[in-house]
Amino acid sequence: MGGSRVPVPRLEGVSREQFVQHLYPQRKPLVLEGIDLGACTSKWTVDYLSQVGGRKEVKIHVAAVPQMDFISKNFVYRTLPFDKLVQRAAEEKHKEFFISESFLQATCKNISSYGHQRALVERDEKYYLRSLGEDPRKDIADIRKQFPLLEGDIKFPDFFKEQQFFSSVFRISSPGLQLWTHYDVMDNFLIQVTGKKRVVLFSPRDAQYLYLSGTKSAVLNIDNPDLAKYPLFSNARRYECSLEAGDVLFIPALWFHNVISEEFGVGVNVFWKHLPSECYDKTDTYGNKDPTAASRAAQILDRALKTLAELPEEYRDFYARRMVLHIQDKAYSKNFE
Ligand SMILES: O=C(O)CCC(=O)C(=O)O
Ligand SMILES: [Fe+2]
Repeated sequence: MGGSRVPVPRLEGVSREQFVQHLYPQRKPLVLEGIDLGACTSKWTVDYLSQVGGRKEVKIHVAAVPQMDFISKNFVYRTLPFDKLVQRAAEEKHKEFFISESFLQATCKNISSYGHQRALVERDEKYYLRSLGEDPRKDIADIRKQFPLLEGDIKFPDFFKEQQFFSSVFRISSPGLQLWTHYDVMDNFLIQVTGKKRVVLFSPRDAQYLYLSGTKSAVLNIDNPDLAKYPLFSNARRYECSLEAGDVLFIPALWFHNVISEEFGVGVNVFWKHLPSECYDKTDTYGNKDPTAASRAAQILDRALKTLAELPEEYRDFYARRMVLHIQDKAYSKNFE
């Protein structure tokens, strides 16, 4: 089964009842077409957003190359007024740059990729906004609060209960920008308001092939992976879809996703709680902190590993293997598709 490719199913005109009763329980990604999203899909042009969205300062990721890399940190955080961010992300050629030529030269010494060489010759910069709450450390993003004048333009799919709502987040990006593969712990409707993007997803079951570092996969180049470094990646089954204005992608919690904006585009994603509220980490503002029971179990495992380290290698290996078998027997789901 390894390495196969699966198109994400697309369904048109799904009702709340159909989603809640039949589709949601399957916990698989799905593109919903023809959902009533309000006037945003036609109204949210660059001019309109920069006039009505206002001048509030937003924090953005800025990268000199399209593929953002959390390992080498080839991007920087900057702030811009919202209207300027929209204009900068949409413009074809930039007049102003955040990343200086000397910074580029310095990073190019370490990163000998084609993208970086090109960035030096044809100077470009990519912008990415993931909107935050009023006080990013405490508050959860809700575009209806941070951008009240835009609230009336957008309707969120009414496919979960109001008490389950967690956050709504602007996702605005330059054409070409690629966001690394990661998972979030909330259920998610990724609403493509304008522009086009490609989304590749991997099942939580394939976590073993993704070389995780926290919530992110170290395999950045999913289209041409370094298989000498990441040999297991070729076993991961790749689910893929292309989103256009008006499409809504259901990303179930824990499903990995990698996003490339094919055009300048505006997206909004809505996170909601699948589990009872008390299961989630109360300090989580981004929707990506593991449920508290998972974090506690991971801490206990670290303690178990320290205890195992008291044994000599031969014994440690034997008892570690027995513990793995015990975990597989007791905790793995028997529900394989
Ligand atoms: O569309 C994007 O820019 C990223 C989407 C994403 O990571 C999310 O909705 O959780
Ligand atoms: Fe995400």
